Amino acid sequence: MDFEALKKYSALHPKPARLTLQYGTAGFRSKAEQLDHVMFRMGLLAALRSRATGSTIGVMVTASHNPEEDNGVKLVDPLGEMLHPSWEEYATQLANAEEQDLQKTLTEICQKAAVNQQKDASVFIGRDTRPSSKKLSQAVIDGVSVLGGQYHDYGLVTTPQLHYVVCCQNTRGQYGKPTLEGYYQKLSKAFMELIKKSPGSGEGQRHLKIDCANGIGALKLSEMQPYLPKEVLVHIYNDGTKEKLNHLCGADFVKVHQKPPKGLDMKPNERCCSFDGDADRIVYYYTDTAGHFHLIDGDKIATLISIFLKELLAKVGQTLKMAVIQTAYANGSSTRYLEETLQVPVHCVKTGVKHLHHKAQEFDIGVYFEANGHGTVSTSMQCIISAAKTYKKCQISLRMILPFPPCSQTVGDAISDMLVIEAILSLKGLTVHQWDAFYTDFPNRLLKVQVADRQVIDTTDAERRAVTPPGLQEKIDALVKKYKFSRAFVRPSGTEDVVRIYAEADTQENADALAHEVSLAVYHLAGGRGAPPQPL
Ligand SMILES: CC(=O)N[C@H]1[C@@H](OP(=O)(O)O)O[C@H](CO)[C@@H](O)[C@@H]1O
Ligand SMILES: [Mg+2]
Repeated sequence: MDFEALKKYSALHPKPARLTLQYGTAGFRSKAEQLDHVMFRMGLLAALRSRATGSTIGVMVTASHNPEEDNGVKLVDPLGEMLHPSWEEYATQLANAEEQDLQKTLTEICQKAAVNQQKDASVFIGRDTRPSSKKLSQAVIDGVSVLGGQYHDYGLVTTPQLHYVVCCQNTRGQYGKPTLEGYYQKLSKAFMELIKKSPGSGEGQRHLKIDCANGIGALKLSEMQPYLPKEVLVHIYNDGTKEKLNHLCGADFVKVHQKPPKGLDMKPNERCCSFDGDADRIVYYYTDTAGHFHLIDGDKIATLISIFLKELLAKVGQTLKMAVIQTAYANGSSTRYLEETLQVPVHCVKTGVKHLHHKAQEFDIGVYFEANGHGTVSTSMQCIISAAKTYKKCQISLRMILPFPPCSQTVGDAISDMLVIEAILSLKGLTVHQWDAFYTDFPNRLLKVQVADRQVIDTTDAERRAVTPPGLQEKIDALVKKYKFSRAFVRPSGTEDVVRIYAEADTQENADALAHEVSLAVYHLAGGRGAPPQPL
């Protein structure tokens, strides 16, 4: 390691005094102006991780659905998965080391993680469309370069595209070509093979309106359009030419507010969807003839895919083990429908796609989605082999509906999920209304409360019960008892400085009231900041 060069370059990316940040649920997230040093240091860390694994590592500069002024960074491991948890800790240490301790911290990480300094390092870099992203990705490049690593800057890409190219590179092309063209070809081919068997829904052409959150999804989807068959016509809205990223639009806005995004004109019963700011989440929705808005979230997407896969498995006489993985935020009605009506086993894990992915890998087919629309289907090698064998019999290979076999099924991808959903709806001849009618969501409410230190809340049972502070869970239990068909839980967010509150009940009024009462309990028992939460 050239410590002189390190010192010189690090001085160009100084760490603001007293600032500490945490590698959270999805990497580092903060105001963009606080992140230059973090980016430089994540460039350093990616070079070390590359040497430790002997593989190319990805660095994505994005803050996803968060405001345009924010930014963030996440590292991508060799097979396109999220960074290994043991290295999340190194990431936090490195990001928070004071200038004079940087060299020592790097040396310690090299020792602990047995990094061979002589090895080559290779890093792929991508970024979203935020105004701050270009400069921040340059800081990543500085970090990689100062440790003698090679880099390839893919420039503007969606998060899943960066995962894709990293996986392609490390599997020596087995997974696909490590280019955007390779990505478009792979996805469109999988889609076309799948819909070949579609009876057609009578529409001739399938129209889909897509709100791209004024983000990278718009750019990449329009690049992909020439690769898509004429049967599917995507109409891009919120393409970023006029309005601000994620402002009153995008998958997170639609899910949280349960209303349509700005900038998308919806006609009754038209199928519409929203991507988030880095195009790894998707939710669908429509308005009915009476003008009511209907959200089709990650839970219903998981249900649609599960039905399709279950029928497919039955048709070809396969007994592969399939399960759906959810978090505590999954609507109780979806869990009940999956378990009782579809008879598919459901598992609940902690928030964050990495937890869902990990659990999904225990099954031949693991369908995993967060309620907010982040997810995909992971398939075991066994499943892929079986699919290849039964291909002739069912004429639809399981492989085709899973555009990311066998390795980078590690991350949700709005574009590939959209293609899978469109294909299934077409194959089953389902309208958006029929899909929505699978089950009715229990009324629910998601709130946030500011507290002095959100870490005072510790949870257990896949975050469904609070262990600390004392008395909080007892209070929540008592409040839940007041309402019918109710449930509530609280947990500290891993991406924002807030505590999240979730409640379900028999009516929207009761879900709102319960969420409010629980938020007051958090405010009083967990050190609430500012004014007490007001009723909705
Ligand atoms: C309730 C909710 O939607 N939480 C989101 C949010 O995490 P929090 O830890 O709740 O801030 O951001 C994560 C990263 O995008 C996503 O994985 C997760 O589902
Ligand atoms: Mg995202």
